[in-house]
Amino acid sequence: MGSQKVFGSKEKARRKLADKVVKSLGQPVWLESVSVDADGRAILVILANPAAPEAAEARRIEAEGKAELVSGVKSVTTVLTAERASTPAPAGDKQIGLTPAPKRVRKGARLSDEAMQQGAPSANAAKSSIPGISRILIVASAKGGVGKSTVSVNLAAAMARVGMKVGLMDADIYGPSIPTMLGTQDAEPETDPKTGRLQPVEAHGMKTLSIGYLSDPDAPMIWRGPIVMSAITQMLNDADWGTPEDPLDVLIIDTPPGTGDAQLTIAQRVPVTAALIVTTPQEVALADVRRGAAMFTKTAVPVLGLVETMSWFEDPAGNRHYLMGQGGGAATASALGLPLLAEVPMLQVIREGGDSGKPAALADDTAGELFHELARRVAVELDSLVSKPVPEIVFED
Ligand SMILES: Nc1ncnc2c1ncn2[C@@H]1O[C@H](COP(=O)(O)OP(=O)(O)OP(=O)(O)O)[C@@H](O)[C@H]1O
Repeated sequence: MGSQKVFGSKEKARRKLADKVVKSLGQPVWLESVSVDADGRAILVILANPAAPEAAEARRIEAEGKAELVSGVKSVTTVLTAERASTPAPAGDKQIGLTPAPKRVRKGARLSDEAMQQGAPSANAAKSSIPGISRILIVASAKGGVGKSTVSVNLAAAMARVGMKVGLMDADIYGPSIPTMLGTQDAEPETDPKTGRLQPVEAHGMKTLSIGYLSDPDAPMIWRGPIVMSAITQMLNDADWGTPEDPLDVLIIDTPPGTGDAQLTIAQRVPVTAALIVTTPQEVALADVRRGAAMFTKTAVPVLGLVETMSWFEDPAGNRHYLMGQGGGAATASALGLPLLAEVPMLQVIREGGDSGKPAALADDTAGELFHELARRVAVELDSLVSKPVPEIVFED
């Protein structure tokens, strides 16, 4: 949709609307570009200093507030991009990031064609270009609280259980829950004194890093845009996940819920091999999941499939109760032409595993088998995207 070339009067109308938005904002110097897509979504590219997140946030709130009021604008998306000369972060600032180096969007560039491609892997560059990481899988959901982190953790644990070299990175800035789910809340990643590189925390046979290790769990999470990217860039590039000779087979990234700019930025800037979308049955706000899938398509990230969670609850007599509706995940997957990779029922052991820091995937029961099967399917799908096979992993029933 957004990447389609649009000619004629519609294009003119969209340009006019974009001009109206620019005027409504008073043409500030920090406004890099404005475009409007065919759905009436205004996309604002805002320059921000990575070392001054509050100022960036203020710009963003101001811009969104004003642009939303322009008649004809249906929704607003902001993308923060780094100012050229960024000053170092103030000492004592709890950010872990270094200055990111995102490319700037050329003035007047149409976001759909250019910004969307910034840093995005090309369609056939399936392999991660980070030395020490063979593949990067991002786990995403259109809404919060659907069980995305639960799927990320258990998928990673199931893969590690069969001997894959797995990393799990928690990029969920709004509520990093992976440390709790792995029982590593008190861990603090060390830094190699010689190289200065972050050492991921080891848990249940996998390596992990989380924004949660670096922030006060009670502090409000206001990291967005450049700061998020700084943290993610450092966790990705400045951490010893693996070596070029002995790389991780897969790094799973738990992303923040939604399809806003935080997710877009990650999809654009991280050399992602593929994405997995998690949804609940009633979340068949098909439009939301479709929007998520469309975002990945635009950024040339292949979507492996959907995982439906909280699919049913089974009573002691073995009757299934579809508390959140039935068949929504399957219908959405089929509408999008994607496989439904798993239906995960509501199980007490899954919730307890998350709360106690011992993933349910590690047990020899229904949950363990289910995540084992999901891991197998994901490994196979990932394998089909990368020429080098997932090494010597035998999934047996
Ligand atoms: N299949 C399941 N059975 C039982 N409980 C589950 C299941 N999936 C998730 N939960 C529970 O639901 C809650 C929310 O799950 P989770 O934190 O994984 O969601 P999320 O989508 O990552 O949320 P957020 O928006 O905070 O990132 C957790 O308490 C988790 O233990």
